[in-house]
Amino acid sequence: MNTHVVDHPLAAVLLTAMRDARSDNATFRAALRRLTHMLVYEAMREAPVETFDVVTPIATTDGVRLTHPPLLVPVLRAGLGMVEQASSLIPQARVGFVGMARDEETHLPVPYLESLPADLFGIPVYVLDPMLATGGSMVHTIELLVARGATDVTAVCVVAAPEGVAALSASGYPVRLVTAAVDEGLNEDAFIVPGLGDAGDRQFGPR
Ligand SMILES: O=P(O)(O)OC[C@H]1O[C@H](OP(=O)(O)OP(=O)(O)O)[C@H](O)[C@@H]1O
Ligand SMILES: O=c1cc[nH]c(=O)[nH]1
Ligand SMILES: [Mg+2]
Repeated sequence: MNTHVVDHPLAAVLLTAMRDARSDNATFRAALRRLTHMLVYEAMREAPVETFDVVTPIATTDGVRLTHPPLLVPVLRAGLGMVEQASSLIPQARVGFVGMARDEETHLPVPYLESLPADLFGIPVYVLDPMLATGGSMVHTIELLVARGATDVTAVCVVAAPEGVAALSASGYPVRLVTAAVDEGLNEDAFIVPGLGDAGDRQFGPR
């Protein structure tokens, strides 16, 4: 599986604000929005484009548009903080929603929402979730997408654990990962170390 770590000083500064336990909810959300802009921008670097004639006030020249406008899929709750920025960067994108919350004992995802187009064949899908920990939530989301015909999925995450990267890779699904960091690993509660805590709680408060 292809993993692209967006290694840029401006991304690192924003990630630092998100990691910092002193950042309040508003500061955390603002940093997540701005970092999402960079991650999605990088994730779209190889997106195919087609040309068409555009008429400037002076002459006709080649204009460019995305060949396949993507579907964005925020994973609720934490992914909600990424979708506004991603869709403002790609105004042509559609948006689907998946909701799930990890069981605190088993660490397995418990799905509670699935609102996706029925047919995803030929549509690039960008899954937005700040955290890739065990990988269970992302693998479940990709299962839903592949069942609808998706063959081109990009997971856009802020922080990934090596365990989650391995789980995505082992899933065999057609997925690549774009992230700002691959951290050390998981603790006994399956939280990413050093990570940034609970990305849902840090945006919206405890469930
Ligand atoms: O890789 P995993 O081990 O599955 O963990 C990652 C998931 O955990 C977080 O969501 P959480 O379950 O805390 O729900 P929330 O977004 O509502 O806080 C995060 O946003 C991911 O969806
Ligand atoms: O570190 C973690 C792991 C899962 N979910 C989070 O929000 N943070
Ligand atoms: Mg959470």
